[in-house]
Amino acid sequence: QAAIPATLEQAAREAEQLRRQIHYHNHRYYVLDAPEISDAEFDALMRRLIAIEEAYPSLITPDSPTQRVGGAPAEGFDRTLHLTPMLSLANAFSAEDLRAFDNRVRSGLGVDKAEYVVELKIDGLAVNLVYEAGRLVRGATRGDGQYGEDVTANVRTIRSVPLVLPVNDPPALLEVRGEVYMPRREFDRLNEERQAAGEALFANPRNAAAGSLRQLDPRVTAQRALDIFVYATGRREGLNMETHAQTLETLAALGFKVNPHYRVFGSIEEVIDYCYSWNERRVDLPYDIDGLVIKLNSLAGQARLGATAKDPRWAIAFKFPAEQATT
Ligand SMILES: NC(=O)c1cc2c(N)ncc(C(N)=O)c2s1
Repeated sequence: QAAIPATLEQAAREAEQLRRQIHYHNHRYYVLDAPEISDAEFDALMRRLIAIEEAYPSLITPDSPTQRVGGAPAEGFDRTLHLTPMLSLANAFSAEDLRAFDNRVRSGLGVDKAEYVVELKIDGLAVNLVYEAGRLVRGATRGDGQYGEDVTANVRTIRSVPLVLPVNDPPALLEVRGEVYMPRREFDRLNEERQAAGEALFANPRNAAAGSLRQLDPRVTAQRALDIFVYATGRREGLNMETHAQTLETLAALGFKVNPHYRVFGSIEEVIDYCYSWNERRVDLPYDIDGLVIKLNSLAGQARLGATAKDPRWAIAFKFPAEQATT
């Protein structure tokens, strides 16, 4: 165990180097599921940074990886204004509904063919993340779409949420939307724990994720293995995409966790087949989905169609038939 640096400058330099390494390896492990170093080596980096921060507390920053364990409990949640509103989605329940959506989109654009991106609809709760110069500065729940609850301290404990984007030239400002969810295995483990402690059980992973994220004590949130899939941008500076598929690729390249099951299709019939295929396939997923989200791929087309008071005209959610009530 090397000696702690003798001066603040040396300590600051080593802390910065360690943070960069830890953010990189955190991304490899929690976002890509492809670690390059062993857990022991990762823990050694973290222990060294903790030792330096203990010796030089002035070096501790909110986005230091050591802060993943959560800080002091909050009295309540501040209200925060999203940089751009978070819209909701209209629902489709059948192939006919999807064909009607496609007809509205193509007539609205005056085209006879439209390309769609289809993504899994993660059954968790939506969050809004704001990054300034590649650093996470805010995490909020959706709230009413305009204002949400500031849950930044809790979001920082989610290992797959980058505290600092692991890229050299991050955008100056980036607002990102995603779904925080609890993997089913963690849900089962948590409910076993609560059962043993005589506490009320969570009804489903979605409620467990919501309860874990809207915790006043971030140290409790840190003990829940929450995860995230990121799926859209809001306000963004310094990024130019033409399609939603490019947006997803850009978000992955910036260090975010993007669900791998998205597909681009050139016809609504292929969209319909893909949606129905997932009603059976979803049991094999380690997390819950309650449908799929279909979006017009062209961002220019999205802008031309715009949104109603609450829903985009260029997207729709396909919902699986509700679970047949188990008799
Ligand atoms: N309410 C919404 O706008 C959305 C909700 C969700 C969700 N729960 N999961 C995935 C996506 C996605 N991939 O776009 C969306 S979009």
